[in-house]
Amino acid sequence: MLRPEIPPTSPSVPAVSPSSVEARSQGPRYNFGLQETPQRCPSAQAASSSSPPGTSGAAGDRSGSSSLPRHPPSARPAQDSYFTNKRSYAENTLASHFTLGTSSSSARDSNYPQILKTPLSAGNPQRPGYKSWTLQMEYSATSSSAVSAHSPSVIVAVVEGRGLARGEIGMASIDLKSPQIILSQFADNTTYAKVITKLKILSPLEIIMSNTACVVGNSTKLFTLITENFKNVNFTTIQRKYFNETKGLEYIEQLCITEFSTVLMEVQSKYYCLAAVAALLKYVEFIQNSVYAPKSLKICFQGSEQTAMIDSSSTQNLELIINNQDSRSSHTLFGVLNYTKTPGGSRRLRSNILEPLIDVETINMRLDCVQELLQDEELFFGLQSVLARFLDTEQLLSVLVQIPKQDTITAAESKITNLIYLKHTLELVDPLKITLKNCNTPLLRAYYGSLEDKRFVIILDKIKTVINDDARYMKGCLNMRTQKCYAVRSNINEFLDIARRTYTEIVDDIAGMISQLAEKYSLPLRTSFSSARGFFIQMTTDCTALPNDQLPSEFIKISKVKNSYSFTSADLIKMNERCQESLREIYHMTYMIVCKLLSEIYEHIHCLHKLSDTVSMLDMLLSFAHACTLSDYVRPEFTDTLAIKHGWHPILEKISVEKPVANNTYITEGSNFFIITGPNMSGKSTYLKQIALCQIMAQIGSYVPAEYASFRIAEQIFTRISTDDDIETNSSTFMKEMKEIAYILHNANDKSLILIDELGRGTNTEEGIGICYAVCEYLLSLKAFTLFATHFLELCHIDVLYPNVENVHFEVQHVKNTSRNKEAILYTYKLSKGLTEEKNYGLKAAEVSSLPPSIVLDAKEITSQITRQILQSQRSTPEMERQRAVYHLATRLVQTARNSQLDPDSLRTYLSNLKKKYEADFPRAKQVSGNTEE
Ligand SMILES: Nc1ncnc2c1ncn2[C@@H]1O[C@H](COP(=O)(O)OP(=O)(O)OP(=O)(O)O)[C@@H](O)[C@H]1O
Repeated sequence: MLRPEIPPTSPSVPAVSPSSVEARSQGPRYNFGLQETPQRCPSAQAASSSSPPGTSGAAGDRSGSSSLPRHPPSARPAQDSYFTNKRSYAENTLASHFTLGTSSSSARDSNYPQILKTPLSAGNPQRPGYKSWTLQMEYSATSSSAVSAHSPSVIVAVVEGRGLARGEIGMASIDLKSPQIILSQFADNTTYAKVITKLKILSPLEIIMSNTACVVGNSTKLFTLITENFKNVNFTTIQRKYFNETKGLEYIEQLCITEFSTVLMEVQSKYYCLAAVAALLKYVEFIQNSVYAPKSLKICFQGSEQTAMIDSSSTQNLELIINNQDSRSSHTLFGVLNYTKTPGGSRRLRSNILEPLIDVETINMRLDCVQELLQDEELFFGLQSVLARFLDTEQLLSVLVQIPKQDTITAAESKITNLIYLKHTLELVDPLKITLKNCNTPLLRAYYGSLEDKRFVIILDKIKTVINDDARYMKGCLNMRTQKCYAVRSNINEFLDIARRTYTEIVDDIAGMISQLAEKYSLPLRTSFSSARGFFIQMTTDCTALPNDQLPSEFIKISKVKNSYSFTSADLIKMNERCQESLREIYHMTYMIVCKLLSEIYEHIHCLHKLSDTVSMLDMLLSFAHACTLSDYVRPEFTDTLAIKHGWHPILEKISVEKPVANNTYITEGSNFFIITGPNMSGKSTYLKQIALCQIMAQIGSYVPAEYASFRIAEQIFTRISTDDDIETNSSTFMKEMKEIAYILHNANDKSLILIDELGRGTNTEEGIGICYAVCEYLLSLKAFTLFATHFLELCHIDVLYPNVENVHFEVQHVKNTSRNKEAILYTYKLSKGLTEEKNYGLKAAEVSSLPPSIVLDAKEITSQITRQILQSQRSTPEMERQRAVYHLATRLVQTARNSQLDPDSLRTYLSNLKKKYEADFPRAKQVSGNTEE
């Protein structure tokens, strides 16, 4: 174990007790909270400041000589948000007219904390199907490329109020790759739609709930819903006592960096999110086996009011992030817009798409930036080349602000790597500044200003006093190993210099030995290296070239892929061991120097939060500009109208060889309900999705695929669009449909954009029409913009009663197929006014499909028989018609009166207008409508 002799620095970091850490190694546990009782709560830990500054609560740490170097009390973390869907730091600052502080860079860290999970043979005794896990944390030297920017790394704690407070939800989440905690607290309805949506957006690795939520046979509805919706996510229950709001507040006071400390005011009376953060941090400390340094976390409260809400099924329907057919396909909105160069940029884009902005001022600031990037080629390419060199700053900062509870060689190696990444990142601040120097738009100027923070120079200068100028991030594990070995300048520690000379000699010896072997056996041997095997020998040759078709017996551990042999020898294994030994010494001594250096720069390090914010935001804006250069997108405007001239579907454009047919849209408050009809395959669903995608693009600050576009800000976007790959049974498809529509009806408001496609297709026609009619009437009472695509043409007549309804349809043409002497349908994908006049288009579509002609013929005959029967049965007496008309008008009257709260006079006028309209459209009702005035 490494024991650097740096004097311990400040303490007061809440920590899990040593006993709890030891307990981890004693074997599996079923339930974190139930089996392991942390002995020292945050407050107790804070109070026991008798331990020397910088130590955590671990026994080893308090025992003098064995203590690790700790971050000083002023230790600050770094990084920007993983799910900062809303405004960036600079955007916020601009909006509130504050002067900007700092910002810049990023670095992809390969040594990030990994949670290794081993499923236990037994499940949680409390809940069937519930998995428990033993958790171990280790710093592994995974290659950065192996770590996807979007691989789940978020842990969320969820807690619900009890008794009268049921439905009040507190949430706290942390991304293990980013030192940021997001808190939220809100009231949810009985479907818990908001919690589910928020969790889907976070895409968690693990969800923590209280053990009281899953008492055998009496689990809460929230618990049941979450476990049903997140079957692939790990669940952990911990004792309710850890959901302690007082501890939560103490954690925030201790860990939140000063620049974000206003969050305390926001959350001090939000007990549930405070309770959630207490449980979350206790748990993270436990699994990570490390504590966060004081004042090291960015903690934000995220109210749901700042962003538009897109529920999870709409996210799926619209293929915002994942393609429904192929989860690896980039045929999604994210794929269309993602030309980002950094992991942070790509994460920011993802979170923005899932939660677009609703603040027009901020959106316009972003659009100004995109416009400038499009107009200034030098700026565009300059920025692109600088950003491409940044690594994952968020991840880097996340590791920098964690204090390992145990010293291991991997922890030491990780710290050295991170210091090299930090230097690499800081060295990019200047080139970024130079690129942004002549920018004009306020947001870009603000980002430029944030890079002028003196702290970047201070940190870099300090690093350079210890670290070699040419130590930098390089690809390849051997390259990085060399960088780490020689990171510290010579003459700082003479023992280190000696150890490095020894290491160099061993490496030279290895190379010399392998060339001797090559000579001895006349084989084309070469020296190779991998982090798992260390140095080994490789050879590419045909086996016939080997003496006796075999490798000499001296070579062992042989593996062969095609003509490439990999092997080693007993001597080489010994030399590798010597090499490792001297490396351990080097890392040990380097680590001590690095820790001392880090303790000197920690007080400045939180300036990197703004740097990563700047980099990720610039990257996303640049990505928007890049997408524009590949297609003719236009800058959107924001008004009270949804008006799109010649708009097209952005994903379809990416997929198809030819550009999709463009269409116009004009939706206003006076005409806010569109019924869209047209034959199968005519383009209805595509059009609906296109509207939603354009709306989302506009609200995140991107240009949109159209010749002109104006949008009304949507606070929520709802879709009910059936997905073709639904493998559920017909009845469950119907239930899914009903659930989705119920969700829309519960949550829609006047500022929603609602897209409904083929509602009621999962049941019979009469019921389908009935359901559609009722849903339309409800939605018509809102000022939401609704697009309703249907095959029920009966529904189109609703425009007679509601002036705000517009009927539009997709045109098709009928062309004679001379070769087969048949009529074929030509899809124009053009939207026109009115309802479709096409009849039996299902049969026509079937005719052009691969259905056997005999089947189609049968289908046609049966259809005409059924139609005849229906017509016969529908023939009714005049009395029946009179009753129907009276009933219909009376219902309408009551509803209108209820909706508009008309006085009796206006009611009479309304009725007489309605009568005229009704008579004109339904002449047969004329003879009876007089009676309704009674
Ligand atoms: N504007 C367009 N330009 C070019 N191709 C289009 C356009 N709109 C739709 N398409 C093509 O037509 C196909 C069918 O479109 P879509 O699924 O939207 O039809 P639909 O009317 O909803 O059909 P159904 O009623 O059977 O569900 C799409 O897969 C797409 O390839």
